[in-house]
Amino acid sequence: MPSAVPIVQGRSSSAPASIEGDSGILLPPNRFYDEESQRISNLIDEELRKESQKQKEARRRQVKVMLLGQAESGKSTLQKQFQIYYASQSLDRERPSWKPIVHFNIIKAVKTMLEEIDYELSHPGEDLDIEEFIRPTATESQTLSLLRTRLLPLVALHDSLASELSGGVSFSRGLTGVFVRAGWQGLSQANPTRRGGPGGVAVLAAKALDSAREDIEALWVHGVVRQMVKLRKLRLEESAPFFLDNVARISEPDYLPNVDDVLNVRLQTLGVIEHSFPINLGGTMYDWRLYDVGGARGQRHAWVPYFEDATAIIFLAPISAFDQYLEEDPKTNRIDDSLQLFTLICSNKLLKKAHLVLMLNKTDLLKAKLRSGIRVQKYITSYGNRPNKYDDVASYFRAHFMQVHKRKDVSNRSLYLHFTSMLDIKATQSIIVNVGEAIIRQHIAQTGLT
Ligand SMILES: Nc1nc2c(ncn2[C@@H]2O[C@H](COP(=O)(O)OP(=O)(O)OP(=O)(O)O)[C@@H](O)[C@H]2O)c(=O)[nH]1
Ligand SMILES: [Mg+2]
Repeated sequence: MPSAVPIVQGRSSSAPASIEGDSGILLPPNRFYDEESQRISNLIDEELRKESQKQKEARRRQVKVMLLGQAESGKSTLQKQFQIYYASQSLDRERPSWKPIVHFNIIKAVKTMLEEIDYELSHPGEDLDIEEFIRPTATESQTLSLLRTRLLPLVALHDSLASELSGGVSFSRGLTGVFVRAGWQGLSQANPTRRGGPGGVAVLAAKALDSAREDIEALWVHGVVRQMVKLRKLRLEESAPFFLDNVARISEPDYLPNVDDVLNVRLQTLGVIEHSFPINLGGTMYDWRLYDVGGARGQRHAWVPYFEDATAIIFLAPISAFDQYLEEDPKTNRIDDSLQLFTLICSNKLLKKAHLVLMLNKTDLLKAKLRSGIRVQKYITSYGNRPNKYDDVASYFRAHFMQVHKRKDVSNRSLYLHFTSMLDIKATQSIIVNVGEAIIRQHIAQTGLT
């Protein structure tokens, strides 16, 4: 049977000029093919143009927001609040991943308590103030030493659990707990033996915690510990009391962290972690991208590559930290560090177009500290004789941050300032909605989007 399509297998002088196909075979010139390939080529060009237009449009709908501030200022907690509001299902899915991290928070608190009790009792009389002298009775000492012996197996898991949860990365300066990089929840769910799976240190820790529950409770209410808490001689993480008060619930074998547990967890961020949620404003979807960064000094260089693209900066400054010093530099007062850092952010030229939001955070802790009689003037001498009351202290810190902005802002932008208490879901959610809308509206104005 002759072929329907004439294929010329060889070239002769009388044969018309031919074109070479991809396969190496030669095809005769054909007007139909030329027109068809032109049509296809035009179609492809059109598709590419549409695709590039679509990508450009998608990029214009991207709102990039950086969460900046020193370590422990509450950046990741704010990110979780955004997640609760805009993507609560994803937080729900992640709850099992948080379980070993909550357990780690308790183990770390128990370890700190035992170490600090040891130190306090082995350095009697170091405090000249006789009021602050802690002298346990014989029975108290006996109970303490029994509790220490019984809690040792749990505390012995501290380092291996920290290493397992941090993905085997060893600690560096300024990082002394568990820390995570981008995508850790996904990793732990994809590989159950890494976190919480059979055989992992996390499982051993859960079992050890279940057995140690009553001893932890006894330690936490012990007279010596109570006295140390009262005299502020116990340097626990800020969220440790919350977890220690809830140890019975958290050490149950079928425990699953609730939203408050997830918000209270202390987990240091390493590098820059991107989180993305769709946000609907006036019927248009925006691709809201949050960049949560590690705030310790050694981490700050990683922020800069993200500056040029940033639509907005949300800067968090914990104003309860007036009596604290940086973990990575114990000579620097934490309010002073926040002010220095805010100065750098306000004056950074790469950020000159970014919308600026300042959150003076941890107001709940500030109130609690002032109520317990801690005096601001003792740590910040310039506070002088002003009243040691929340309203006065909060206004004083606000004035300092506003002054930095007024003097150093590179583009005379408006500064949007909020007092926040990031563990308070209801209060924070309304701030989130306001801040989110203001940032998107400014983005619309800048990009000419409608
Ligand atoms: N009481 C109280 N605790 C808060 C508040 N905001 C955050 N925290 C707690 O402070 C601790 C540190 O918060 P994070 O959000 O992890 O701090 P971060 O800024 O992300 O820290 P890095 O990742 O190290 O830079 C966590 O235990 C939070 O639960 C607040 O407003 N009040
Ligand atoms: Mg963080």
